[in-house]
Amino acid sequence: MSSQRTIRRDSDVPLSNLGQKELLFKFLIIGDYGVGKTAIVRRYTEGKFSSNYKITIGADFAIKTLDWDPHTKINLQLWDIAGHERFGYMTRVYYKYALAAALVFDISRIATFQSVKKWLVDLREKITLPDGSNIPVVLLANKCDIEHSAIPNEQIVKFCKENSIGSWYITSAKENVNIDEAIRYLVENVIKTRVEDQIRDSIKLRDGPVFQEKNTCCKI
Ligand SMILES: Nc1nc2c(ncn2[C@@H]2O[C@H](COP(=O)(O)OP(=O)(O)OP(=O)(O)O)[C@@H](O)[C@H]2O)c(=O)[nH]1
Repeated sequence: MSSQRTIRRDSDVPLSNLGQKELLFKFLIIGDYGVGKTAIVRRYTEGKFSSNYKITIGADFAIKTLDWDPHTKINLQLWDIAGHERFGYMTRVYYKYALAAALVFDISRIATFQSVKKWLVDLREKITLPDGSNIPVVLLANKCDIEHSAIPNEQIVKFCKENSIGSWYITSAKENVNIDEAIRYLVENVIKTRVEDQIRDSIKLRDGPVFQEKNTCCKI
């Protein structure tokens, strides 16, 4: 009896040791130039902030590994996409295989909020999940440490509602406000979608060729 308990099918054997599965998630960080995308990625992955501004050329990425639960390790790739429109034509290449996106604007510059729609349309045009649905998006109103907010909260709430954006956060890369929470929101959404897909697949399998299987069995 005890030997039976140790028998496992190949597909049950985890790729990494100690029963942990390892996942790779690619997230995009998009929005106008100077809104703080690089600062957000740096804050999240390195815990640091610098007030120097260096324009991003093309794209850059950083990785953070999350021990999500005792069975799951997530290698999170954050792609910091250049905000300056002169790099616009390149973005499609960088969007490939992304599972979620954080759309950032600078709460003290209204023009960057007005651009959010353009970024969202561009994103949704360029990338959809295999089932045709949109990838999860979170909206970040960054630089909340600056006293002056140019955009009333109600306007942001309305925009999210009208454009099916799941959630938004007031953030500061400088003071480390809500950065972890926003990324966590995206990870949870991606995991939820994966689980839903798996359930759907398993239902499809169960609905599948049961009759045929029986026939095959009888032929043997
Ligand atoms: N006060 C304040 N300044 C910030 C914050 N986040 C970023 N900054 C500053 O804003 C400037 C632009 O930040 P970046 O992170 O380089 O902006 P970006 O969106 O990556 O810009 P591009 O690379 O041109 O697309 C820098 O001087 C940052 O130090 C913040 O939360 N608060």
